[in-house]
Amino acid sequence: MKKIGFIGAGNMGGAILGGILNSRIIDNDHIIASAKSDRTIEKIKRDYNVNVTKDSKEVVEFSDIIVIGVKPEIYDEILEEIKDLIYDKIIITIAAGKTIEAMEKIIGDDKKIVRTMPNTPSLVGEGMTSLSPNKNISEEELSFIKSIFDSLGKSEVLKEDLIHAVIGASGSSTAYAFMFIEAIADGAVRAGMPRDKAYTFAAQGVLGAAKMVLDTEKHPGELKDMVCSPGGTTIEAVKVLEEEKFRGAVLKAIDSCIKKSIEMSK
Ligand SMILES: NC(=O)C1=CN([C@@H]2O[C@H](COP(=O)(O)OP(=O)(O)OC[C@H]3O[C@@H](n4cnc5c(N)ncnc54)[C@H](O)[C@@H]3O)[C@@H](O)[C@H]2O)C=CC1
Ligand SMILES: O=C(O)[C@@H]1CCC=N1
Repeated sequence: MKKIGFIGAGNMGGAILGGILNSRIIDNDHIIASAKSDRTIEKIKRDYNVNVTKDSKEVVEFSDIIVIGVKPEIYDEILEEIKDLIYDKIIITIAAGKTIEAMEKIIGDDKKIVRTMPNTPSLVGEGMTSLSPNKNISEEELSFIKSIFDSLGKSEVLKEDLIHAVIGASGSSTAYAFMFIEAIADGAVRAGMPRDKAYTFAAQGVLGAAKMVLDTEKHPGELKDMVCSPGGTTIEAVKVLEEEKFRGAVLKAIDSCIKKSIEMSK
């Protein structure tokens, strides 16, 4: 069994780590995670019961595959620290704005890198991840890395320059989906539904809609039309959303998200 290490296991690294444990593709003994503070180390140990260390170098020495799960601002510092220990181990990057080219400049263009853009639903087996390998990753290595991310949901191998669109479509979009669910639930609470039930109804409604798109492969517009009875309730809500430029607002938001991703990559 391959060993996997996490340098930083916060919101996203932790979701991948937790997803791997839930799917049982790699067991606790074969996983190590690092953090900076004792408090985070204790939290990782408590939540995941994996090996822990405060030393990034120990993560690299222990592992065949290393996920760098820190914020983009400290990526370069971590890469400098570990570059002499990487040899032919596989580096998985999950950061916005950190290109393969920029990483190769620090660790060397002979190293194996897979740039990914995951999302937090990886924790519950419904993640969506893009994978872009550098030239040193073999077909076999890529298919192994893909099998890890497939066990956390779905994954697709894509050209690296599509990563900005991926951030807009799935990396960041969970945040907008959570806002949507929260707003629907607020509406139900206004109509008298208890808060906990409102989240269940709103979230299951959105989950069901997403599953309809994926399973039926029907156009989302057609699925929307199937809900709108003539002269009924839904079309009234649709009218208000169109008046309030709901779809335009979402498009504008995703444009900003993508713009920021491009800026961060310069
Ligand atoms: N949060 C999300 O939904 C997504 C995040 N990402 C990417 O994931 C990366 C991490 O983001 P988050 O998980 O949201 O941040 P986070 O702040 O939740 O996690 C970062 C973790 O790194 C740890 N850390 C900081 N310095 C360290 C060091 N020197 N050694 C070891 N650990 C250290 C922190 O204690 C923290 O636990 C970013 O590069 C981000 O672009 C990518 C896709 C989605
Ligand atoms: O907000 C961010 O920058 C990260 C990247 C994708 C999701 N979270």
